[in-house]
This record gives sequence, structure tokens and C-alpha cells, in this order.
Amino acid sequence: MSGHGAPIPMTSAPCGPLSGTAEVPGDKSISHRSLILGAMAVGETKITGLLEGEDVIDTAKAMRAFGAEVTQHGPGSWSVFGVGVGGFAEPGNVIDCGNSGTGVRLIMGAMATSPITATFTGDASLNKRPMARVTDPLSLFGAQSYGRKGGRLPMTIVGAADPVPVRYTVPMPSAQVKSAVLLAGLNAPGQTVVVEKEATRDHTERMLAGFGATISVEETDDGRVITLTGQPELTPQTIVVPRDPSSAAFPVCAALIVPGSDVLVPGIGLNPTRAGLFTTLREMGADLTYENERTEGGEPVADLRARFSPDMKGIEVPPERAASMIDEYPVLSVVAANATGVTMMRGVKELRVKESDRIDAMAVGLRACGVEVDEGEDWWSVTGNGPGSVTGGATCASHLDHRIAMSFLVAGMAARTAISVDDGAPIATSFPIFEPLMAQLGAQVERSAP
Ligand SMILES: O=C(O)C1=C[C@@H](OP(=O)(O)O)[C@@H](O)[C@H](O)C1
Ligand SMILES: C=C(OP(=O)(O)O)C(=O)O
Repeated sequence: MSGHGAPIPMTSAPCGPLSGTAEVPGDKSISHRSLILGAMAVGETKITGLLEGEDVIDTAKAMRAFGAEVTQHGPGSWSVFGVGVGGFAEPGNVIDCGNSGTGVRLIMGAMATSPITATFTGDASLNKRPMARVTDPLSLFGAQSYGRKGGRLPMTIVGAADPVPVRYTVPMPSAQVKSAVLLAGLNAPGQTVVVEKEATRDHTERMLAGFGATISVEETDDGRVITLTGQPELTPQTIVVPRDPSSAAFPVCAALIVPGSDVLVPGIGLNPTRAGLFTTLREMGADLTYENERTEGGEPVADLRARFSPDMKGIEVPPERAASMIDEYPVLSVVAANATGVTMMRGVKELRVKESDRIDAMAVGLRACGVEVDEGEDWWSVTGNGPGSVTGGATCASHLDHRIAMSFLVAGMAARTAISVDDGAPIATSFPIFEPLMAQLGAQVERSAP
């Protein structure tokens, strides 16, 4: 629950070559969904490789509050005894989703078609984020919501007693909104149809099929049309969570910009709806290879090998790729600052409603580190002057945003002088072993005096 504790200022000093193997934790998106779908199945779902970051732990607590039995057996090893679709109990207290947009939005969807009431809150970052994008479609099922002005948390959802199925076109590229509607559709009789114009991460669709729901996906001229048949009995699963490509991004990008580096990041999920960053880096000229490509749990997986890449060039990132790398733009901007020329990133206005306004947070911090950044409402560009050109020496605000904190710490590894962040505490939401993992590769990231 980031933001509830004291800030942890951190500093990253320029370091020698990074080398070794970086075993990053489990995928955050799949971890949330494993717990939520496990809670909606009948019987015991077993999970290994679960991300034990604060965001996911908050979802585990929430599933307990809705009546599921959620138990940790060892590191990453969990079980969920689910209560079945429509079996959620009414929580006896407020559900605190901490820093997690995914957690709160998916859980709101999952409970919205049951005759129960729940109140949701989060930290200072989550309570600023827009929730109408979820409560608008949930109201079509018959759910009611009462939140703060602008559709902000804290917010109470009164679930629909007699839910009706819905056909909904998601107005922005958002897997969270798509997933909230699908999870709500689970307890509505008949077929719920969700249309997305741009493909976003498809873990919910894949996992719903795995849990035995009747779900189909059709690619049409209007986009992806997802049809789900409501009120199934979901069958418990044994889930092995792949390692998170969004976390892999940090050691990969650090290796590309720190002279002499050679880092292996094994077992990374390369679902095409998630792997846009790696394609982009390769287009920039990164020495990034996929080794030992294989399929695990129905998902493409490879070991990523990243080596220092002194000749990377700025590129125009295709806007249609944005959804497949949406959380990776902050760290891409750090690579762009160490490449040569302009990296143009368009079609990214969703970055403004994440844990922070990520365009603004990176622009301000990078400029303070001597980097030229331009921005508009839905685009930004970074002009790089090659390896070693980032002057650094600044303390950057992380705005309760893990990806901003980690991006500036990666920037410090290749800057001329150290870069600090005012608060590294949010890193624990998604990547609790970031500090020891980066230290083991040779980085010099330390907690600094405030
Ligand atoms: O569905 C998910 O697991 C996620 C979807 C994305 O958010 P949006 O749906 O808001 O784009 C992403 O930024 C987030 O980290 C995880
Ligand atoms: C945007 C993110 O997460 P969430 O929306 O779940 O808070 C993220 O992890 O980068």
C-alpha cells in the first residue's frame, strides 16, 4: 500500500558494466487475474510464481474480504479457494487497493453484478485516477456507483441484483476497462460482448478460457470483438505465472545503456500484446536477443540477452504499438536519452492517467538531468546525444509511481553524476526485489538520507 508509509529517498550512481542473470518476479497483470479468477472458481486454484508486490497483496486481501480463502504456502506459492461466480460475500470493511489501478478496476467489475455493496479506496495516487471509465459500463449491467467528484475514489459500488448482459465498445485502449466489463459479464445471464478498437493485453480472455468460460475473440473491421457467455461454473486451475516483461524492461534497458554490460533476463513472457518495448529497442539498434524461445502455459517465452549498445538511434515509435508497451515508455525515454537523435512517441495520452502523469514526470526529471524533452497532450519526444550524454546530478520526483522511480534510477547508472529520486517506496508495488537484483548485476543503488 504505497503512500501509506514514509518516503524512501534513493540514489543511483554511475556504475561499471552490469553483468549476470536477472530473475525478475512474476507478471503483475497475470498475478492479479490469478487471484480474482481463482476467487470466482469453485474449489482450489494453485498458483506458483505469484508476484508478491504490494499491488497484488492488496488484491489477495480484497479476495479474502469477498469470501475467498487465500493462503500463501511459500515464496510465490499460493492457493485460492474460490466461492464461484456470483458467490462473493459483502465485505465487512472498506477495500483498500493501495496504489493499484488494475486491482481496483478489475475487482469493481468482478463484484458489480452481485447483490452486494463495497466501498473502495486507495493511496493518494490511486484516489486521483479516473474510475468513470469503469463505472460507466458497469452501470449498463445495473450497478450503481457513488464516488467523489470526477468519478474518483473513495467510491461505493452497489452491485446489480438482476444484472443484464451488455454490449460495450471500450472508448480508450485499456485492458483494465475491458477486463472489468468481462468480469462483470461473468455473472450476467446471456452474452456480454466487449469491442476494443485497439488490441490491449489479452490475459483476461486467455485466462477466462483456461478457467473453462465460453469466450470467443473475433478480429473484425471494427476491432476485436470478445463474446463471453455469462454464469459459467469456472473450474479451478494450476497456474504458473511467467516473469513480468514490464519488470524485465529495467535490467534490459540498464544493460543497453551502461558501457560493457551483458545481462541475461530468463523466462520472460513475450505475449505480443506486451512485448512492444523489445521490438522498439531492436528497431533502435539495441543488441537485444531472444534465446531459448519456447511456449510455457500457452504463452511465448524467451530468455532475453541485453548487451551495451553504443549505436542506438532515435526512432518514431508507431502509435499502434502503444498499448503493447504502455508501462514501458518511461524507461524507453531513458534509453532514448542515451541514443542518438529524436525518439518520437505518439498516441500515448493514457500515460497521463497512470500512477502519475508519466509524460510530465519524466519530462521534468529528464530536463533536470540535462536531456531535451518536448511534449504535447498525447505525444512526447526525447532528443538523445549518445552514450554518457546525460549529465544527471538531479533529484527527481517519483510522484508515488514505481515506474518513474525505477526509470530515473536506471538513468543514474549511465549518467555522468548520480541521479536521486525523492521516494523509491512505490517500487515495492511491482518489483519488490529491484534493489538487490540490480545490486547483484553491479548497479550502485542506495537508500539515501532524505
Ligand atoms: O490490465 C492490466 O493488468 C493493466 C493494464 C494497463 O492499464 P490500462 O488498462 O489503464 O491501460 C497497464 O498500464 C497496467 O499496468 C496493467
Ligand atoms: C499502470 C500501472 O499499474 P496500475 O494501473 O495497475 O496501477 C503500472 O504498473 O505501470
